[in-house]
Amino acid sequence: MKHALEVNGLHKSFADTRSRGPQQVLVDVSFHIAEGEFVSLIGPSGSGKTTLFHLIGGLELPTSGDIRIDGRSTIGEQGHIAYMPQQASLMPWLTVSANIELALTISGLEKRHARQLAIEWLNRIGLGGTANQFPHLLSGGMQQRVSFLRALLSPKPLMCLDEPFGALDALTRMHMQTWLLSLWEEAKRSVLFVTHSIEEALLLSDRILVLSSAPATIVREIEVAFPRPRSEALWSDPAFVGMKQELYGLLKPAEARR
Ligand SMILES: Nc1ncnc2c1ncn2[C@@H]1O[C@H](COP(=O)(O)OP(=O)(O)OP(=O)(O)O)[C@@H](O)[C@H]1O
Repeated sequence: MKHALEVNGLHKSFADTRSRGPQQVLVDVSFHIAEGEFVSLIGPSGSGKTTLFHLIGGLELPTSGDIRIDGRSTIGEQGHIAYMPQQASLMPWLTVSANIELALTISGLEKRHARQLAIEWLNRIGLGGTANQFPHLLSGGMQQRVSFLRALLSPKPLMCLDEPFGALDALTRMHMQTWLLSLWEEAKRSVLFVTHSIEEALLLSDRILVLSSAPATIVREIEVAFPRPRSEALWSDPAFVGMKQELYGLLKPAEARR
């Protein structure tokens, strides 16, 4: 079966300027994302999550191993993923709609179709009134919605979301999680989602991959079998609380476990 993403035996080292040997960041990382699957990656700070995204996005080359997107090896190639960073990174000199349109036309969509699609979806998510505004007039949460829409509409086989809600306050973050969930459940794109939040990973994902501290490898893969559609009501479900504790135990620093 063709997967949206396959990562096989990935190793990544960086030259360490302080010591003489290389610094190993990722060691033998292997996993896959099936078409339409939502997979979260969770791990301690500095374990190599962003490095993994840079490898998948073709910004860095692995030391060894293979990365296949949509069945084809894409090592060092850019342009195969829709990427959403932690900060919305909308272009300030373009209107909200033009920000989305640009991403779509770069992906090969005809200009008029890109405009129609951007307006249609901005209306669907209640931001139709902002189409001709510049991004700085929007709140942080609204900017992240536009950024997510830009990634969602890009015709790429895989969406990579790098802690997209990390910079938002707790309440906005909760609203964004349920908003993203409802939109994703409708569109069913293949997603790799990086987060530091255990609750967020459990609420959103079909599977969670747990990275160890550096040099990082995948130490656990957890199926999250809660039925969809999901809502924040899940947070008090005893099974949810049990999984949360299990994940917390896995991610606790070694010294805190003693
Ligand atoms: N270009 C680079 N050159 C040298 N070392 C690097 C480079 N990029 C990342 N590293 C190192 O790789 C390790 C992993 O960094 P990375 O940013 O991938 O971790 P992370 O899990 O995303 O961290 P966080 O959760 O804090 O965002 C760190 O020790 C970092 O210093």
